[in-house]
Amino acid sequence: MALIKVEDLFFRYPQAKAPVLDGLSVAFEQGERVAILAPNAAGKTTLARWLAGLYPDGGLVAERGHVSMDGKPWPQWSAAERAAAVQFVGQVPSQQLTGCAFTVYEEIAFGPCNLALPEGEVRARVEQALAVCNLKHLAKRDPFTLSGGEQQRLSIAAALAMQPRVLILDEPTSNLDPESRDDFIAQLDALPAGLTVIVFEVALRPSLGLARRFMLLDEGRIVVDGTPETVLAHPRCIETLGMTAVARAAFEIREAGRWPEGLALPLTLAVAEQSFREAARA
Ligand SMILES: Nc1ncnc2c1ncn2[C@@H]1O[C@H](COP(=O)(O)OP(=O)(O)OP(=O)(O)O)[C@@H](O)[C@H]1O
Repeated sequence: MALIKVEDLFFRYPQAKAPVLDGLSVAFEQGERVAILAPNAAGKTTLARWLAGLYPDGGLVAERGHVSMDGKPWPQWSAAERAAAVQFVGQVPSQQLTGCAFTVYEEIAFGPCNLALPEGEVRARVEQALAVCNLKHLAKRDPFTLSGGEQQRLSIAAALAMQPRVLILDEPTSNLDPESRDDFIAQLDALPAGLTVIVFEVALRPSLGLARRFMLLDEGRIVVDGTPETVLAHPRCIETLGMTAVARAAFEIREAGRWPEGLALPLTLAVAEQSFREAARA
């Protein structure tokens, strides 16, 4: 049985003419690392919230279809059960802060304390989350004095301290400069092996180091589900997503009619070099 399953989900915001999700179906297994790519306003946050069980909510209901975890539709889960199973980290880190913690340490402890866990267990979870997210040196700082990137790491640490089975990250690298972004992604690689991570991004590059399965969300559906190369090969990718510099160069060479037929667009310099060598031999 799939861990999270979306079945024929058709959703439009009240008063909106067009649906954001137009009969979308997809399934995720335990331990998968998935990147869902789409341009701005394509519905990433909306789908992320459905996956995390934050929708349906009030008037925000699907016209058709549903999302289930362990075969049980989200409305059948209590808020506490859901919070222990799935954690969602949104793209504006300051909005994730509880507002009632004086320190980074307390901010991370907030969720586990709400689960009424024993003090020692809370402490162990906080220490582990501080270490994974490289926040030990900031443990005594006021969360509101952190930079955007540090707050993003804090939001993820707070989510991890809940020890969820699924972590959903909505554009987690949007506040990071390129160097911090690479460090941050390298840290995500150290997340617990069994944890399912679903990351939503606008560009392909930030998720290359994290995901093993890549999807393109377009016009309310998943139109590609596979490797980064299959995403690159999709015609909509060129229009909608940023590419790595190497892929962009190869794409332009291909547009000029000089890229060897049948050769995949390369994602990295190493693959590009190999492609050129093969092309020269042919
Ligand atoms: N609460 C809401 N009420 C009405 N429309 C909404 C609401 N939230 C989002 N939308 C609209 O739904 C569409 C998809 O928005 P969503 O935030 O899911 O896209 P996104 O891919 O995450 O965008 P971005 O990359 O810019 O954050 C947009 O047109 C947006 O204006």
